[in-house]
Amino acid sequence: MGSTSPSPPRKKRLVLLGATGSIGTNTLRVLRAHPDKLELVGIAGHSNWAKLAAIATEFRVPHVGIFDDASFNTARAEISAFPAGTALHHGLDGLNALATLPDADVVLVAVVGTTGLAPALAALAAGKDLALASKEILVLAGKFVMAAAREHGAALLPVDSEHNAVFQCLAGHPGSAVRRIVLTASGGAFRDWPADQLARATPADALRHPNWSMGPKITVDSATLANKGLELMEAKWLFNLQPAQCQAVLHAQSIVHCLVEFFDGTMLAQLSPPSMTFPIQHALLHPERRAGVEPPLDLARLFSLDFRPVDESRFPLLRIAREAMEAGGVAPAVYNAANEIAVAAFLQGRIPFLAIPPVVEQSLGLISPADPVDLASVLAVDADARRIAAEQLRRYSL
Ligand SMILES: NC(=O)C1=CN([C@@H]2O[C@H](COP(=O)(O)OP(=O)(O)OC[C@H]3O[C@@H](n4cnc5c(N)ncnc54)[C@H](OP(=O)(O)O)[C@@H]3O)[C@@H](O)[C@H]2O)C=CC1
Ligand SMILES: CC(=O)[C@@H](O)[C@H](O)COP(=O)(O)O
Ligand SMILES: [Mn+2]
Repeated sequence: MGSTSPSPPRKKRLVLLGATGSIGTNTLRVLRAHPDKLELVGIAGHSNWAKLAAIATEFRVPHVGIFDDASFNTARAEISAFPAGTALHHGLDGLNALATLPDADVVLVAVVGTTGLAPALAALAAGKDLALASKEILVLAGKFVMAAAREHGAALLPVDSEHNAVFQCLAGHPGSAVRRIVLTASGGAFRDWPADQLARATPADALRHPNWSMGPKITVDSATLANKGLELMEAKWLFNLQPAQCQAVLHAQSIVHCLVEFFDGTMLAQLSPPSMTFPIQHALLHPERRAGVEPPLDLARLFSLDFRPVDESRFPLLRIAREAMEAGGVAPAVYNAANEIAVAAFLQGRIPFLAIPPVVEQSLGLISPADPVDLASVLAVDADARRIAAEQLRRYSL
């Protein structure tokens, strides 16, 4: 009898939505380090077709999605920039098609905002594992995303650094053992600014994050601490916690990403340098551990870890987020939508930095936080909240 050599272990086949962004770029670094473990079978972005073409060429990606109409048409005209035989997908249908590719095992959603919701749900319904960076999706529709993951037996792998950290600390512990989780907040660009200068803070100021290099929307959210508010809501869904069990602490170094406190008073923390390659690799190779893309913390070098309570008078969007979580129902969806509108207006120079929290708070006051009966009702609230928040902008316009 002839001997048969064992077939090599199959690679995980990945679809990456948001491939051209900050998370996308860090994911590509992880892929370059582990070509024997990970294979890219689909990528998508909004409009940067030339960057998608470069990624498709480097990683020999057969499926490419482009959301924007004009960019899709340009890409079609410039198809020679893509590898021969590339299938181009278009719009939201295109993202959904990528998320359900028969060839894919895991879909990483890293599209800014909530556009990734439908593809995320489609991926889960098709039984794909979902690696989730886009926290806004859980804030908008956590109830429905978690139900879809349960129903289809799909794994939900947190990519957001703090949530990936909690995921790691919880391993081997029943949920009933957890008293609370504490997410760390860097304090963002204005952590050390005198409060009386915040009224003059510009978009360029807000985009100077002390520790992380990220897309513009999340970087402004870090400066207002809306990012931490969204992350508390994200954690509630991912780890099935009560709002009061989800807390935040200021930690300037962004080296400790979470603390998980158990009922016996023990806390576990997760530490790694402030780079997204660590959580992305953890989520994509899970449960395997391998050498990472970047060196770990060097304990031979002097560094300190500081923790202090968040001053909510300085960062009102954290208080408003806690109140929205307590109110429940669609209040978190309103928080998210109004924040997105306010941040976009701030980045366009239309409102001052200090107008972001009142726009969100006033929008919350104008929509009743009823429990959503279905996904359609959540999406309707999302649209209403965007319209109402846009009306609030007028009070603050520059
Ligand atoms: N950056 C980080 O370190 C972290 C980010 N996150 C979350 O990950 C998500 C992405 O953030 P980040 O990478 O910083 O954002 P970026 O702004 O850097 O990138 C956004 C990505 O989304 C794509 N995109 C935007 N709109 C669409 C659309 N309608 N259809 C398809 N693709 C679209 C962009 O494409 P194009 O380039 O063509 O415009 C780009 O690839 C956010 O939800 C953020 O909260 C969470 C934790 C950390
Ligand atoms: C890298 C990451 O996960 C971001 O969400 C990060 O948390 C932003 O930093 P801060 O919100 O702590 O400023
Ligand atoms: Mn985070």
